[in-house]
Amino acid sequence: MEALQTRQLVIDIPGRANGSPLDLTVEAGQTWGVLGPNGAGKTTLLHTLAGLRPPRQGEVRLGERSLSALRRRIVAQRLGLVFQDRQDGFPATVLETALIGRHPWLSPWQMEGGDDLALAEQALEALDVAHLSDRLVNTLSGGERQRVAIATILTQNPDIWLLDEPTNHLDLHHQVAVLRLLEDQAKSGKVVFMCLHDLNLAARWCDHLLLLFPNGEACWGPAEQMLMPSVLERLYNQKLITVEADGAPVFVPVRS
Ligand SMILES: Nc1ncnc2c1ncn2[C@@H]1O[C@H](COP(=O)(O)OP(=O)(O)OP(=O)(O)O)[C@@H](O)[C@H]1O
Repeated sequence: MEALQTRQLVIDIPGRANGSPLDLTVEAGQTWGVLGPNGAGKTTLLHTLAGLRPPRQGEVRLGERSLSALRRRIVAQRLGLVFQDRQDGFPATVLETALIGRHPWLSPWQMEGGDDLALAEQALEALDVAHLSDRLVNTLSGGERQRVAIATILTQNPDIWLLDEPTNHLDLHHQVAVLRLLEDQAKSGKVVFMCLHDLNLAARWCDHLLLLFPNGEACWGPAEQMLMPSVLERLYNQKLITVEADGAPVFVPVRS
């Protein structure tokens, strides 16, 4: 099933040429990683896919429909976004924050019910932040906040997960725990589409990759076809050594 599609999509980065229009077909059950250097447009792409920024050209489609033709509430039910940076200025607790994930599913003045509460509590448990339920989010550490943000999307339970650097701020154990959770989501038929700075995590956990170059050029496809050392060196402007460990390629930057 084609869950997410882009047709001749050009993201709108001021002053940049159109580059390669994106014709992506992302199917249910797939895990995509978006790789590229700083400023390549990864965040802009995720925001465009979420309908938060208009594209310069082309369209995003959710299933059979154009994203721009769908009501915001329907989009919010089908698609969840974990932002790279969050302003948690609003004094909400961890549990209240997770419950925001239920809002797309409630009518305007409807309060969350027992089922919503149970979903939020399960999500906080899954992200190992249940013990922080009553804490204000603006008192949490960076990694704890990141896990609460992911728990909020788990509570939302969309078909399409868009994540901007989901492993940011996370220690090694929690990086793997989050990637396993995303793997389980994909196995259950969801789409996982995430920007990653860690090439090795992408090589290990993604089945498809999109490489975004700073000039707007792009290529995409099955991960094993995209993980070509010469292309990755050009992408990051960095010489790499490739080794294999635990069944996956590992890319190490050359020191000198
Ligand atoms: N409102 C804006 N006005 C001008 N330029 C912008 C605007 N928003 C983004 N840009 C530029 O668009 C480019 C892409 O930004 P974006 O945040 O999408 O990159 P990124 O690949 O996510 O980078 P990073 O790896 O650093 O997070 C950057 O050069 C950024 O400076």
